[in-house]
This record gives sequence, structure tokens and C-alpha cells, in this order.
Amino acid sequence: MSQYLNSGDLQIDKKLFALIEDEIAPGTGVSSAHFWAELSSIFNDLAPENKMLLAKREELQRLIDDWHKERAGQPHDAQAYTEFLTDIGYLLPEPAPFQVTTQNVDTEIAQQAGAQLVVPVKNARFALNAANARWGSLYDALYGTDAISEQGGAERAGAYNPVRGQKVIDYAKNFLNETFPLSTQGHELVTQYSVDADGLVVTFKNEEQGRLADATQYIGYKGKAESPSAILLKNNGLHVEIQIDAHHQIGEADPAGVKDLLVEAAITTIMDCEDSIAAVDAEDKVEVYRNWLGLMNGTLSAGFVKNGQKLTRDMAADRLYQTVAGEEVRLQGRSLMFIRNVGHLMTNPAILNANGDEIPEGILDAMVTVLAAMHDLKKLSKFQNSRTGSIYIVKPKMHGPEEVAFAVRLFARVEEALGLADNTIKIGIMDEERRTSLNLSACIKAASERVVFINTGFLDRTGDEIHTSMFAGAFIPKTKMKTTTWIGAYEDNNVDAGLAAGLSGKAQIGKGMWAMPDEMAAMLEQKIAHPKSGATTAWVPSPNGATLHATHYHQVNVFELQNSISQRERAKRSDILTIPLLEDSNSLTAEEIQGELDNNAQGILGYVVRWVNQGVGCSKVPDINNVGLMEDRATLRISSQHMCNWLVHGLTNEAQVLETMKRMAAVVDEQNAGDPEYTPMAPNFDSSIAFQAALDLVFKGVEQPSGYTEPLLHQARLNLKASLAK
Ligand SMILES: CC(=O)SCCNC(=O)CCNC(=O)[C@H](O)C(C)(C)COP(=O)(O)OP(=O)(O)OC[C@H]1O[C@@H](n2cnc3c(N)ncnc32)[C@H](O)[C@@H]1OP(=O)(O)O
Ligand SMILES: O=CC(=O)O
Ligand SMILES: [Mg+2]
Repeated sequence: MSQYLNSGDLQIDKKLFALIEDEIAPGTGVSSAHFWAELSSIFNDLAPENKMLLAKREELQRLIDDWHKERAGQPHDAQAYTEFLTDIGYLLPEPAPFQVTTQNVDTEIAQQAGAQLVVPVKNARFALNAANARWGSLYDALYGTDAISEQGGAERAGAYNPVRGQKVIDYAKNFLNETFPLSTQGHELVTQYSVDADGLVVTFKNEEQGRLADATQYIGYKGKAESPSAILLKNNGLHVEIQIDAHHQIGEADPAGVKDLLVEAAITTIMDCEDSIAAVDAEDKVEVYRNWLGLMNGTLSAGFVKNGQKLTRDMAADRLYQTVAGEEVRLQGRSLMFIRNVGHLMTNPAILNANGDEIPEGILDAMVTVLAAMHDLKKLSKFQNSRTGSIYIVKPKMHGPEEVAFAVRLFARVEEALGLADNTIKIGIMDEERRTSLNLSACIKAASERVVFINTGFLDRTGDEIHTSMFAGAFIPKTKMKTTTWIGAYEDNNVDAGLAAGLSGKAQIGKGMWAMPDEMAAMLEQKIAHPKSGATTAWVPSPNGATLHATHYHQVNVFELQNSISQRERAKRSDILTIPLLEDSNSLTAEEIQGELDNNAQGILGYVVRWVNQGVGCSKVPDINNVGLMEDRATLRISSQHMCNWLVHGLTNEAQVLETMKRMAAVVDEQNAGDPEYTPMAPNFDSSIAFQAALDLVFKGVEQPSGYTEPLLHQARLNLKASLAK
């Protein structure tokens, strides 16, 4: 429970107050008294508009629900639907052609195409790992995941398996041959890498010498020119370091002493304050903000025990190389960091206004995360995040250009309050709500001086697809959603709108999350579709994912590709507007319906129980086929809205949902049996706050704002915390 201090007309939780006073404000040139006074003024000015924007969402949803209810049982009239959406201001006119003018953008965003990692910033150990995931061992990522098959004696478990090791090396040498071809023979035939005044020299087994087919790919080296310990190469704007050590366990078996390939992996990382964390009160927010501060002032450190060993993790230093002429080559050691603030919806009890009302959490996030990032801007850290003096905020879940304009106004107010130059704060726009996808160009225009990314958050977007058209009919099964017309058009439209607005070379065009953290072979096969679609970045759930996905950007030169994609006909709004309904709601068998319910229930419960009871905001939860899925609030939004939709349209009923939830709760309990911190939901379902929250998410799904899960999750976690405090 919060204990509050009064500052002006605000009541501020003591811990949050102390964090600003003692840790974040010092060094920024902003006094804590000034900070609170400005925060209060921004709340007073902007909170009413924030409220009004949320009310507009509800009003539009009510009109859409009514429209569908009035036409229940009739065939969908796409033209009338479009006219209706235009009349109510849901569909807006396309703006006249324009170009964004964002300035001072770091090269990782503007000029490099590569993987984007997302990480719950509440977890310092993970957050540090993510910051350091700029560079990843390709050998480890291949050896440690299913990217390399276990066939032919190449099992992963146990001590080092040389059969598997050889497969890794073969894969890596093939990667080198494709990415950095040599003039005559292959990398697998190299016995010595060295450098001279003209760059890389290789000696082959037959003692012939060779060079890179494209000499400009060579950048520098480490160690001695005649026997370097590292060779730095570059392709499509991404670096790869060949690491050489003939005395290393792996290097000694390699003809050229190569022990690893270190690849530039997570070019950018999103430190997430939103859907992958559980932060419901001041105590949680303080943890989140303190970690972000530590990343911005370079002091974040985490101690933990792994495999019986005590480890400490800190931020990685820059990487240093030299040229033959003796000049230093310095590369960033860490991923360029964005911070994802929460959206416009939630409030948080960390601060109350004069009436005792909670203040909008998005406003709080903007002020505190920017103040913390000033440690980077003012070079108070031994590391630098932005070298161009920018602060990168990802703003999620905005509905349409008015809400983008509101975020832009908020950022301008924060800059003014904290004495920052105009447009220091950049914005990443999540294209993850239907009203934003349909009016994307207008959304980009509303942030044309600040926008540094548009990203298809297809998970939230799918949740919004269901909620918006809840009363249009029964939706197709969740797994079929990825192949529907609307989603293809939505993905294409994002690239088209971004290119038309001149984002190429200025801002990222991003694609969504690979949500199967253990399925790296499948990711290697499928996720190349993202750079091939013209996206300069795409989300991965883990550092290994980043390392492996990085290889795709060596295969595709996205910036070149964008030139041709920009010539194609733009994706059609009418396609985005198609609603993925079952043609015949009686077409599914009872088994198919039960299978879908089981799968959704397992995902909901597996995620919610850890969120509510343990405060874990992102979990890996097995689906009914036992594939571990990354679950966060967006995936929960889909599962809960989907079950709710089938309930609304009579494909299931309350009794079946309840029976399914109870049965799957026992399955989830069993899956978590090895966790000493875990509290089972079965058989005392009535007293399990987590189980009741899971039911509410489905049974009260229609009335949840935009189908979001956070209001119910937050309340359940607060109730749980209160019950523990008694
Ligand atoms: C719709 C959306 O908004 S998507 C965006 C939100 N999603 C995310 O941010 C995904 C974040 N990812 C994760 O939290 C995890 O990868 C999970 C929960 C999906 C899977 O976790 P698990 O496979 O169980 O990982 P596990 O807990 O075993 O950790 C394995 C290692 O990977 C690291 N790791 C896993 N994910 C990440 C990550 N995103 N960033 C950095 N390190 C990570 C951990 O630090 C750990 O290494 P360590 O022991 O050296 O510290
Ligand atoms: O935030 C990402 C999403 O897919 O939702
Ligand atoms: Mg999202």
C-alpha cells in the first residue's frame, strides 16, 4: 500500500518521490521540486483530454456494436459499412502526400536494418542481457537451439557434442561463404586469416592465397596483423567478427583456429514498461524506472546464480578494432535502446491528484523515463545510448491520429518542462489498433517531426480486430488468423504508408514478434519474410532469436528492396476492412470447438496465474500441442476476446467455458509443479484470485475497453498484493 507525500496538489508515493529526489533528478539539472510542479501542470492540462480520447474510443465502439447488432443475420454490406465508418469519423480522409522530417536519428534506426529485441525492463538480468545482445555468438545460438537438428548423433543435451559442433561449424562457414565470399575458394578451406595494407588475406589448405571477393567488406582486426585474434567484416550495414584462437576448445579443431562468429544482432532493443511486465503500483513502477535509469547512466548491474555459479552482469563496453593504418575502429557494444511507455488507457495509484484520483500512467511514464534518459543525453554515463541526442519512446495502443497528436503534445510538454530542445523525444508508433492501421498515413503525419518507427504489432492488432467486430459474427479459429485478407493488407499497408511518407533512411518500418521462443529452426525458415517485405526491423523474443534473425538481413538488402516496393500499388483499405468471420458458424465440429477453447484457456490461465500471483508479465506457456508460446498481455487479449466472441455467438456457453477453464487450470498447475513459488488454482477455484481473473477476462470481455486485459489484471494483482499484506 502506498504512503503518500504532498507536493503541490499531488499526492506522491514516498518511494517514487525518493527515487526522483535521490536517484533520477541528480545530475540532470532538473530539481525534484521543479519536476513535480511541472508534472502537476501537465496532468492538469492534459488529463482531461486523455479522458476525452478514451471516451471517444468507447463511443465509436458502441456505435459499431449497434451497427452490427442491428444487422444480425444479414449478409455483410461492405459499402454500407465503409460509409458508416466514415460518417462516424472512424475512417478519416487520406492526407495529401507528405514526407516526415525527423532529425538527429541514430544510424541503428535510420541506416541499419536488423533485429529488434524486446525485453521486460522490470527484470534487470534480462534487460542487461538485452542491452548486450547487440553482439551474439552465432555458434552458441546454433548449438543451443533447434536451429541445428539433432539428427545423426547431434544431440544438444549433456557435455559438448563434437558431432553437433561440426554441424554448427559447417553452418557458420556456409554463412561466411554466402555473406563474405572469398575470391577463389571457400572459408572452410582457409588455414590462416591475416591482414595487410590491402585488407584481408587468406591462405588456403593448398597454400594458395586469396582475398575477399568484395574487398570493401573488410573493416578491421584485433591482435597482430599476421595472426589476428579477430577480423571485422561488414555486409548490408551489419558487422560480423571472425574470432580466432587456436588454443580454444573449438578453435583448436578448426584449420584456421576460428572459435566463433560474433554477429551484430539486436541493433535496437525495446525496454518494455508495457505489455511484458506487471507494474500495478508505485512499488512496481519504482523498480521499472530504476532499471531504466541504470541503463541510461550505465550503472545497472544484476547478480544471480546460474548453474550453481554466482554471476554478475553489467553493461558491455564498446568494441575496439584497428585498421592496418593503426586507426581505431570503435563500435557500439550495446543495442540502441528505446523505452516503451504505457499507452493512454491506464492510471496508476503511484500518484493521486487533489481529488484523490489516480493520474494517467502514460503521462507519468513520459516524464520519468525522459528524466532518466537525460543521464544519457548529458553524458553522465560511461556509455552512450544515443549519439545524436535523442530519446526514443515507443508509444503503444494508440487509436488513430488524434491520439498520436496527443502523444506528440505530451512529449512537447515534457521537453518544455525538462528544458530539452524541441523534438528531442522521438516516437515509435505501434500500428496495433484497427483505427490506426486504417488511418496510418494520418497517424504518421501527426508525428512527422518525431516519428522513428512504425511497427505492426499484429498481436494487439488481432485482439482489436476481434473486439471491434465482436457483434459482427463468430470469428475463425485463432490459428487461422495469420492467413486472412485483412492481416496481409494491414502488413503491406504499413510498409506502403511508411515508404510513402519517406521513412526509408529516416525511421524503421518494423514487423512483429516471433512468439515461439524455442522454435528457432522455424524462425530461420520463416522470419526472412520480414526483411523481404521491406521491413528494416522485426521483433524477436530473446538474444538467440536476435542472433539468428540477424542472418536474414545479410541475405536481403532491405534498403535496396524498399526502392522497388515503393513503386507497387498500395494495399487497399477495403481489404484491411474485411472481417475474418466464419462463413458458417455451424461449420466447426464439437471437437474443433473444444480444441480451440482448450487451447485458449490454457494460454490464458498459464499466463494469468504467473501475472497475478508472481508479477511476471511475460511467460512461456505451452499450447495444447506443447509448443512453448510467448504470452504477454497482447496474446492474452486475443485468447480472451476470442473465447468471449464464441460465447457471444453461441459456439459455446458459460458452462462449457467454466468446465474448460477448470480442467485446463489443473493442467497449468501440473505444468508449474516444479516451481516452489507457484500457488495452484485447482481445486479451490473460488478462492484463486488468478483463476477468477481469467474467468472475468472471458465473461466480462465485451465490456473491457477495446478488449484490453490490463484493467482486470491490475485489479487482480492489487487484490493479491493486498491479501498478502494482511
Ligand atoms: C506483443 C508484444 O508486445 S511482444 C513484446 C513483449 N515480449 C517480450 O518482451 C518477450 C520477452 N521475452 C521473454 O520474456 C522470454 O524470452 C520468454 C518468457 C518469452 C521465454 O523465456 P524462457 O525461454 O523461459 O527464457 P528463460 O527464462 O529460460 O531465460 C533464458 C535466457 O534468455 C535470456 N532472455 C530471454 N528472453 C530475453 C530477452 N527478451 N532479452 C534478454 N534476455 C532474454 C535470459 O536472460 C536468460 O539468460 P540468463 O540466464 O543468462 O539471464
Ligand atoms: O506489441 C506488439 C503486438 O503485437 O501487440
Ligand atoms: Mg502490442
